[in-house]
Amino acid sequence: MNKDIEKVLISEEEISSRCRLLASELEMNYKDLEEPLLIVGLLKGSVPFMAELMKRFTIPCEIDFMKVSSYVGTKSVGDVKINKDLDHTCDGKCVLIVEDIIDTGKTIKAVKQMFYNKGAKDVKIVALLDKPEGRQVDIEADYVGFTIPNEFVVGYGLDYDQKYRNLPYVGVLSPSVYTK
Ligand SMILES: O=P(O)(O)OC[C@H]1O[C@H](OP(=O)(O)OP(=O)(O)O)[C@H](O)[C@@H]1O
Ligand code: HPA
Ligand SMILES: [Mg+2]
Repeated sequence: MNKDIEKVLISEEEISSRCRLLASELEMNYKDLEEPLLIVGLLKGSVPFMAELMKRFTIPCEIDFMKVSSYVGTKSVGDVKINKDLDHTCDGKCVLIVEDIIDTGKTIKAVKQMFYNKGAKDVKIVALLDKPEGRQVDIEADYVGFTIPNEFVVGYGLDYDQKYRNLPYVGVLSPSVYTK
């Protein structure tokens, strides 16, 4: 195990089997769509989760990515800034936002509203992790992989200062790493 990880919270195997279940639940709920579903991953954290989910979909879909930022170190700075916008229009489309974690909720709340402002017909959220004790604004995901305690986690896409995204599991970062 990586020396900066205090404990593994969710193993690679647990993530993989939960993703299969989530994908089949999503497929059921979207099976009657008349147009392709637009699946949008929020960069960078959602990449492994997005890849794991989308390979299980058999329904017609398109993918796109958006990059927004609101974090410096382990702290949410509140303002949500778009660093890379969608390549395609989402006007009149059903959108599924793929997110790695919902913590304060500020990022996803702002992004969901951005999609409605751009004319999306329906916007749903799937998050690998939900940290309800971190919540500062009123927003919930429509689909959640795992509910986790109020600890700073890394791995499976999630970073601390851009590191640890490559870990195949979700783990709790030793506080000694960020209190140095
Ligand atoms: O619910 P919140 O408190 O807003 O936090 C969740 C958001 O913060 C992280 O993004 P970050 O800005 O670190 O970008 P990243 O995906 O590139 O790491 C994470 O990936 C979520 O998008
Ligand atoms: O616990 C977290 N880990 C990594 N990135 C995050 N962004 C919000 N919460 C977290
Ligand atoms: Mg981050």
